[in-house]
Amino acid sequence: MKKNTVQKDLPLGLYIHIPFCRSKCAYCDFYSLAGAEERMDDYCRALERHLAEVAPQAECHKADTVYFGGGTPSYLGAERLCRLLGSIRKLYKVDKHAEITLEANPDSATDRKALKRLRKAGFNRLSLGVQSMDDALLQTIGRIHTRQQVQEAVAAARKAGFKNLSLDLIYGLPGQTMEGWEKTLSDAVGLHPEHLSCYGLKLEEGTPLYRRQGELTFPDEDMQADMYLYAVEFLKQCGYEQYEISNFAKPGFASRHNLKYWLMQEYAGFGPGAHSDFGNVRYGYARDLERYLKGELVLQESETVDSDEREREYLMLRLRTVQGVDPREFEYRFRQRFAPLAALLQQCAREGLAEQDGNGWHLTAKGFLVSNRIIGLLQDELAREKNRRLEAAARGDYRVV
Ligand SMILES: C[S@@+](CC[C@H](N)C(=O)[O-])C[C@H]1O[C@@H](n2cnc3c(N)ncnc32)[C@H](O)[C@@H]1O
Ligand SMILES: C[S@@+](CC[C@H](N)C(=O)[O-])C[C@H]1O[C@@H](n2cnc3c(N)ncnc32)[C@H](O)[C@@H]1O
Ligand code: SF4
Repeated sequence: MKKNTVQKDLPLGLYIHIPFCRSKCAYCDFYSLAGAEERMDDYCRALERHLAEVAPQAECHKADTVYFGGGTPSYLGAERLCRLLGSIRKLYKVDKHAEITLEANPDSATDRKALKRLRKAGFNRLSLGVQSMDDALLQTIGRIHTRQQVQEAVAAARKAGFKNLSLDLIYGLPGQTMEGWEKTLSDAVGLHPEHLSCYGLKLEEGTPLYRRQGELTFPDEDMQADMYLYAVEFLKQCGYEQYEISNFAKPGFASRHNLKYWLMQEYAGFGPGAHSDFGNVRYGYARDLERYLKGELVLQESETVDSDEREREYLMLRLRTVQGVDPREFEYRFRQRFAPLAALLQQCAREGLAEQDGNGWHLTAKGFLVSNRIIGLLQDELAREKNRRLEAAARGDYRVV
């Protein structure tokens, strides 16, 4: 019998963007609209159409992660969310052990019955945007929930059966002190989440916080670095493994969906503002809800990714993870010498910024603080190495190639 050569059940991540929020936070530049609740039903219909349109391209794939992000997915309500997940299951092969994440704001995740329904429908990971456990600070950054609502949401999620809970925190907030950050971290750990993300505040152009930065005092760069290093050490002592610059998890709870982004695995995004890396094409949809509702899938960007770009990205993404870069994998994947990069990494190691172990090279916590600079240097070296190879080939000297 002839062997079937078509590869089947390639893993795929599905990302569903929900562009609604009850109100916009002062620091946030993610695509979402406040006060557009009346568009929610139309939006779910548009999403279902879009999901159906892409499904035939995913025939050879099995979705092993599904991620509802936003915006505020929980704001959509359990009924719409369960229906959407049901449609996804009908249209895509969703693995029975798939990680299915729902992002939620504490103020729209305290209803135990609704959470139970979501859990029953198959959502098995809840990612709560907490940001801070200090009520005054929450108010300054425009959050509409309190510390108490965070505690209620966590208790409700546990009662509803969620065994994989993640909390997002931000450090470097206006007026935040080191003690304040330490307190937020210990309060967050006291809620026993399986996963924590700690992001340094990014002042995004166009946000209210960006406009008001002159009136506010922010922790300076040194204090932000100390806050980060404190989190890395404290969370380690509390039994969390760091697996990426900003992400920490109890053993076995690293987010499989987010790992896909860093390990350059395939994912397909749905909704305005959603990004995809699927079928060797990277694309993103325009941040325009109204056109999306009309069924217009406007591409904001689309590029076929060539091998040079993949190589640059591989370095950038892998060095964000604690696993780091495996020289053998790099050389096998890109047919490219790793030695010139290793020389640079050795220099970083002498400054305590990188380390080598049995798996290869990774950055240290101190290195993560300046990761953009290190990655930039490595990418420049990669370009120089490419030029050396081209020049050698032009000379007919194939020993270097
Ligand atoms: C797009 S939000 C969605 C989560 C949910 N809507 C919430 O806010 O609770 C995902 C996370 O990104 C982080 N984030 C958003 N804007 C940020 C910024 N300007 N700087 C640092 N982190 C940011 C927050 O921690 C937030 O929880
Ligand atoms: C900042 S991360 C927070 C992840 C969270 N800490 C966790 O571990 O689950 C999530 C946000 O990134 C954005 N995001 C993730 N994947 C995306 C994709 N494929 N396209 C567009 N935005 C995406 C969404 O705004 C989403 O709310
Ligand atoms: S942080 Fe979350 S709730 Fe706040 S505006 Fe951004 S997406 Fe909406």
